[in-house]
Amino acid sequence: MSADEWAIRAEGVSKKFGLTLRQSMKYGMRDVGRKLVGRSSTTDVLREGEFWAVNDVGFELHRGEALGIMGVNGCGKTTLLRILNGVYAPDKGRVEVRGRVGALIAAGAGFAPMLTGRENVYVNGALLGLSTKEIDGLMDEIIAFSELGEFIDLPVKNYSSGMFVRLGFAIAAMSRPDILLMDEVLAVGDLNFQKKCYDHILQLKRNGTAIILVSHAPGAIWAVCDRGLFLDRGRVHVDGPIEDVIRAYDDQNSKNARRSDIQFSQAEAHAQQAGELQAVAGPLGQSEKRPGTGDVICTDFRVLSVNGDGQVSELEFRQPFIIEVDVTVIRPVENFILRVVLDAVHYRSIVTLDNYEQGSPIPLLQPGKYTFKIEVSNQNFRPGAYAFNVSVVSKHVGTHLFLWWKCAHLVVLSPRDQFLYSEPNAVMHFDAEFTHSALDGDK
Ligand SMILES: Nc1ncnc2c1ncn2[C@@H]1O[C@H](COP(=O)(O)OP(=O)(O)OP(=O)(O)O)[C@@H](O)[C@H]1O
Repeated sequence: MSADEWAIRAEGVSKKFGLTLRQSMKYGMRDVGRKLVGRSSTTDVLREGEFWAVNDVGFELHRGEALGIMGVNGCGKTTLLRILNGVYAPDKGRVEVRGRVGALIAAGAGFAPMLTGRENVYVNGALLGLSTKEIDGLMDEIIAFSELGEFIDLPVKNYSSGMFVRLGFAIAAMSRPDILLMDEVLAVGDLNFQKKCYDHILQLKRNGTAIILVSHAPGAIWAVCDRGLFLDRGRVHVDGPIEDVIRAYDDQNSKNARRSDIQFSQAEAHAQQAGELQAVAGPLGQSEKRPGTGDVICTDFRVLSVNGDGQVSELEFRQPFIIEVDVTVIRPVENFILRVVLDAVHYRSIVTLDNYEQGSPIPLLQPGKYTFKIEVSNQNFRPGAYAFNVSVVSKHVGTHLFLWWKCAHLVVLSPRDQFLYSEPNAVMHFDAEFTHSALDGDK
């Protein structure tokens, strides 16, 4: 198979489910009956109480490409992966694959609980199409990657969810599949293991494996995938560069959050009436406030010069600056963290500044109005355009309490012609000493 050939192709793929188990079973038995007497199938139309979980999805993925699939809960991501993996037959459309498909869709799925990890490697390997000899050859590598040690000879019914993922990923990835399908499951593993897995996924991609990754984590999707699909109620709404897909996902999430968070809207309306909320737009994207839990809002964000000249939107190379953020706390927040993140033109999150990381924890912040001041003395950005995002998080809450996307923009000016010939995509400047010496015999 050459690099420009497709590895997996889906065309008009659709899958429907019944809203209730009873109805699904009734329709299922009726379909079998129709088939037995040679009558046409009714799989391509919706009957009462059915809905399309995946609706007319099509794409083509080549070797060495990675496709990210994003969408809010229940939009059909896992169902689509299961169709691609052959677990479900589509009701409409078709899927074609070239080569071996490795899949990690649900932690623990596909393992026989009474068998040991080692025995399950043989069973899973055989399902992947590997011979016993091939599995023998891979066994040490799989055990080493999974870091299960002597637990490999324990029945898997005693495994934790993290151990399932370790073994599942090790089998799927070490078998060097032509196509690797991955659902959110990696998030179960600890951070070191996740990092190791992502390194390995990128290695597989470089070696020509086509990857499909489903995740709610923009960072993971962005790190691995070049393009993606954004699904909404089973349909493809965005098919394009991964940045567009992440943005569509972010937008949908914030719309949903806005719908469900009346308290935030009230707090925001109050702040707007009081003239406290400002919006800034510029070349690095539109400013947008994303509601979180409604406990906190950031009402203003300023970038200031250190010599009292007020707000700045341009800085000289190396010029220090001050950030001020006005924050209104509506309900008490434990372990309050104010986080400012800087993006550059082609990059997200190149620098993060948060009070917890900088050694200034805030165990409890009571309702009230606050101004946070952050003095940055050693900025070393290369000339270019940058954008700020500000968020409030709490150590014990798994989502942001408030997020203000692109709350300010900044241009770092170029000093003379020093940067004229340099790499335009680079962001940071390090001070470094360059020396050179002639090799023996050379002048
Ligand atoms: N076996 C099934 N029988 C009936 N309905 C199902 C079945 N599997 C999934 N569904 C429904 O199909 C829709 C899509 O589910 P799916 O698991 O594919 O979503 P998802 O995008 O992977 O969600 P999440 O982000 O929560 O994992 C949901 O409404 C779900 O309830």
